[in-house]
Amino acid sequence: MPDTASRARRRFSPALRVGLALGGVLVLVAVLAPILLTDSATQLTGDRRLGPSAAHWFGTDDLGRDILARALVATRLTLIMSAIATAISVVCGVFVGGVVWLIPSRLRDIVLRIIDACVAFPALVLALIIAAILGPGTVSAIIAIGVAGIPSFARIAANLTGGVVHRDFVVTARLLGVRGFSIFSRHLLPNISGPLLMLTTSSFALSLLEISSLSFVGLGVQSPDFDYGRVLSESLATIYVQPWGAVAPAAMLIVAGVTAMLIGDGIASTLDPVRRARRSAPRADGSPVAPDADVVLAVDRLVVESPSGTPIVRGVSFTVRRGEILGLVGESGSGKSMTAMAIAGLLPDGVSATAERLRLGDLDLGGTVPPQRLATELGLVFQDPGTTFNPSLRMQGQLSEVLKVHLGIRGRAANERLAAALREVRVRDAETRVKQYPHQWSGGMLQRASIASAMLTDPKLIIADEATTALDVTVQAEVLRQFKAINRRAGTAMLFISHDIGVVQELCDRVIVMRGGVHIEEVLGSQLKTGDVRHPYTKQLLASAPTIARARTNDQKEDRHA
Ligand SMILES: Nc1ncnc2c1ncn2[C@@H]1O[C@H](COP(=O)(O)OP(=O)(O)OP(=O)(O)O)[C@@H](O)[C@H]1O
Repeated sequence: MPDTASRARRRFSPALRVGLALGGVLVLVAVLAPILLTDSATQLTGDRRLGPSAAHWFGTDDLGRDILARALVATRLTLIMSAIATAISVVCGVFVGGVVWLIPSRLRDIVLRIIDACVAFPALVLALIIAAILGPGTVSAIIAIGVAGIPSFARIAANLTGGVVHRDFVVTARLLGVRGFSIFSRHLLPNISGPLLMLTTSSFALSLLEISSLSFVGLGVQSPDFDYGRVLSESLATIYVQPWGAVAPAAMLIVAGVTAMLIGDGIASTLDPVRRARRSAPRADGSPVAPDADVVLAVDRLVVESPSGTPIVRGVSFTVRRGEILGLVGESGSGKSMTAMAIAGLLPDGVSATAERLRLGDLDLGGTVPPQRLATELGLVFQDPGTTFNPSLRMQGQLSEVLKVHLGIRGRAANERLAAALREVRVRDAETRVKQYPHQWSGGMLQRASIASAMLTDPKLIIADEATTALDVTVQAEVLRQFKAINRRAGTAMLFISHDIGVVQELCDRVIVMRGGVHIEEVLGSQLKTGDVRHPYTKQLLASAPTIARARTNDQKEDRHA
């Protein structure tokens, strides 16, 4: 069994271990130096401008004070000032950069342009101006450096947030009715925390330098207090006759900066959940049956337009009945996903939809839709199970979110219901597995968990958008079986979107073929299997998709030739 030390060695990179060791030493110096060395650092003596010796390793300054003792004692104030300034930049910057994604897109563009303009202004110059306005002093130096760092942090946080805000798990959370600051704190912030943490420590290193610079030019810490910058500036007057006087504060500055960078790099790689070790997961299978009933989804003349007014979906109409699986098939870009997103009310910014009728049961999806009803009556399963879940949250928390938010079911009751739903899609050891993170589940398990999650509220309709595309063939077959099993057992209506006509013909009762945003042909799944289709495009799609039956026929032909 590996011992604790070797486990820690594997978890922490060498850079992080060195950084933490140096950081520990710096903290120790910050705590002990003011207690032990204040006298030799501050008391005026007659031993002025002494060179390096055993008693004074870096000599003494103009007033007979030990230079090394001053540099060491200055560590506490320098670190405290840098930490507070960094906290101001990070908290305010991340808040602005994250919240900007929660406001309407037009306002967001304006705010982002303002941030860009601020970033273009050099931070140190901005800090000098603020410090000059506030007057020299410790507090004004902290405020100046903290405020000057906000724009660049806001920009970085906005960019990082922009990278995850459209990910499937955020879209799912929105669909589940999670709104406003909860989306930011629960779904966005944890997924940008790795890079942010690393940037926080680089920002700490930068604050350290900038605060020292302000003190160096006389706008920061004032006598009798002293930080690295002030000790450095005191050595300036005698730099030609006593160059070693600058070495101690400069070395402390460099060590503190490098320590911050090493810790930042190490923490970012250690905390990134996606980089953690992956484990494989067990598999399962299910079985099919057949259904029938009333219209659950009615779509009449749905038109979806891009922000420039170009039609993406051009008057598509269809219905899905209770217990029915309707397939939407077509080549990439034919408008399948946009049709689904229009139904779910999740169209991208600027893309608009109109329809003569868009109803989910008695719910008018074209009007004002109560988020709770949409969240509980419509389930969504996306293409890539790896992006459907928030990588920084355990499966249990995110899977049971809809139970908590919309059905008020929490704690043990929620966990039991979740475990039952997972067992239904054949996730083994569900109670133990839900305590794991998404990266510890296989792609097939994650997709079955998506299905279980979509089924938790007993929805009227499930939309599966390319739900098996990212899976390998064996897992794909399992997931298709789960869809069919749920459809048979619960009678849930399904809209199954795929570009793979082979998959669609295996699963769907009825299939609509789309091309260029237009509804081209509607056929039964059984007709697709026998090749009984009329439209040349559907024939083309069929010809380009090798089915299992066709593959067998070809094999037999080849055998006969041989
Ligand atoms: N945000 C957007 N703004 C404008 N046009 C878009 C946007 N998103 C997609 N489109 C366009 O809409 C068209 C249909 O896209 P859609 O995603 O619905 O296709 P699809 O049939 O689902 O294909 P795929 O299987 O590749 O996703 C494409 O031509 C695409 O370029």
